[in-house]
Amino acid sequence: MDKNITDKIVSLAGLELDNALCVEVGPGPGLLTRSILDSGARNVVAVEKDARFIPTLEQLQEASDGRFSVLLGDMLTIDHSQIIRSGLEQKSNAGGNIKSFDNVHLVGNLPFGVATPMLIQWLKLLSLKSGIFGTSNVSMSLMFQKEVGDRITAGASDSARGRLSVVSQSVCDAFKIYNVPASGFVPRPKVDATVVQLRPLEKPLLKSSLGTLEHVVRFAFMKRRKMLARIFKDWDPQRIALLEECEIDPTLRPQDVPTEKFCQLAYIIEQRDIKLP
Ligand SMILES: C[S@@+](CC[C@H](N)C(=O)[O-])C[C@H]1O[C@@H](n2cnc3c(N)ncnc32)[C@H](O)[C@@H]1O
Repeated sequence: MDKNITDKIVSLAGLELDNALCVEVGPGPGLLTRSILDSGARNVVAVEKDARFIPTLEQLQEASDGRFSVLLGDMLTIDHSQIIRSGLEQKSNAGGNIKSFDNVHLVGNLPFGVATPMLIQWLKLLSLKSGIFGTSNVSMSLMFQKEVGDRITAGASDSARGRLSVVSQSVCDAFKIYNVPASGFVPRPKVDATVVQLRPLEKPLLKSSLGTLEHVVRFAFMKRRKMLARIFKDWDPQRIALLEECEIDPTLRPQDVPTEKFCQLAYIIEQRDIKLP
């Protein structure tokens, strides 16, 4: 990517830099990292899985005035306390005046195949306020394949609405901040990309575990063109009562159901330990 593009991404991400930790996931050769550092961020920690990029990133670390450190690791399995510790031990934090971070910004341009499972894991951690998501103010600015970005941000009745929309919006406000055409990358990929920002809802809609909500939406969206009445009848005609209980119109199709209603349904299903097919 061109530095103009990575600068734009960082500026549109609106990172609040006071008492903040920026976590970059998958920095690769460090282009986006440079833009984050140029924006004035004082505590940047990157997690990179591929050891081949580490020497370049270490050079960046040396030139960063103690504002940047890189960890070799897989973001799916790394212990988040290691990331927070690296941020707190940063030289820019000399004197230890920052004991914990008020703002955590997660920024990443991951390979498209990895980005979605990673997002699901982060949403789970966020719902539990665990790891780097234990901080009061968190934002995630993440690059996705455009179609995936459309799904994450789609509201009820939007044609792109799906499982990822409901699961993301049960805990976050999700919106696109920047579209990057395929021509913005070298080598040029086959698809366009979009940067989505997710910020935790002040009052999450999620009432069950995120895992239960995931099961419920997977079940509902398996027959996305059918009415809910049909989907539930095929499962067990008695289960249609669940829709009435949640005041969900049974003539709706899954994509028309607001996130809040799916959350209510998941809550009842979890509370009563109802097994979905
Ligand atoms: C598309 S490249 C990113 C390029 C870079 N952000 C830039 O602006 O030039 C994706 C990077 O994510 C890294 N990556 C993939 N899976 C990862 C994971 N699970 N944890 C950490 N890094 C990962 C890859 O090694 C690769 O360097």
